[in-house]
Amino acid sequence: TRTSRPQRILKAVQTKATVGDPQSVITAIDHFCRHREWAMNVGDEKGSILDSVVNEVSPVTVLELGTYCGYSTVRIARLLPPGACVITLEFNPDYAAIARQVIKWSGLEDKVQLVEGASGDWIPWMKEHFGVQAFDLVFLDHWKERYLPDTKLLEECGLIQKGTVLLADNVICPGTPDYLEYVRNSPHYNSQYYRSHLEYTKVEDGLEKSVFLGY
Ligand SMILES: C[S@@+](CC[C@H](N)C(=O)[O-])C[C@H]1O[C@@H](n2cnc3c(N)ncnc32)[C@H](O)[C@@H]1O
Ligand SMILES: O=C(c1ccccc1)c1ccc(O)c(O)c1[N+](=O)[O-]
Ligand SMILES: [Mg+2]
Repeated sequence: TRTSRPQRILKAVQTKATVGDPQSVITAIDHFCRHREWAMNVGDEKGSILDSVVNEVSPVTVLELGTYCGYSTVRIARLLPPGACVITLEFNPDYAAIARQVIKWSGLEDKVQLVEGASGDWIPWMKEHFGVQAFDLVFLDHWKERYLPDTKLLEECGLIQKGTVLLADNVICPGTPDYLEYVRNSPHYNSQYYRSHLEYTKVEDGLEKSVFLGY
């Protein structure tokens, strides 16, 4: 039977990237998705913005919502200092299995906790299960209608504290209107839009960075 797109992405990594070299993994996936098959990784253009926010925040604890093949997980983890880690949630078991292998190929497994499950089920357990006090950075990149409910859930669980940075992908395309309205109108967030393009295309898209100001 036909392979899946994630399986073809993993094959591109295993044939084109060097074990232990995260940049070569990123380059291999971007080349495949630009020249062979589009896929919903954050991509190189928005990925550079993600990089700059990670470097600016220099987070100790990162939460990523939506792993897919692990492309953005590798982008984030490669910038983390020793002792820092990214917890990434993925509820599709096939995608999670591919992501584990991509993350392993990049040599970053010590900086990544991939949790197979739904954000709504796992966020309430973050403190108890992972000993997380609050997240320094949250990268929202899962189904778009979950951005707002999961942000409210993170607030309710005390996982967003003064200074926590939320970085949301796709606020224009496919779009997250209710989330955008919330963070831009809330007195508790300072929000700014980074204009870019939908991964591997000329279509407008962008990232919204929202800093929690405290209660
Ligand atoms: C756009 S892809 C993630 C891309 C990845 N962040 C990257 O840039 O390489 C979205 C992923 O979120 C997953 N997902 C969607 N809703 C979710 C939820 N509520 N909990 C966990 N994973 C979810 C989907 O299965 C899919 O793999
Ligand atoms: O929703 C889609 C989508 C919709 C239709 C077809 C393919 C993908 C999408 C597109 C670009 C993204 O960066 C992204 O994160 C997603 N997503 O699924 O979360
Ligand atoms: Mg996205």
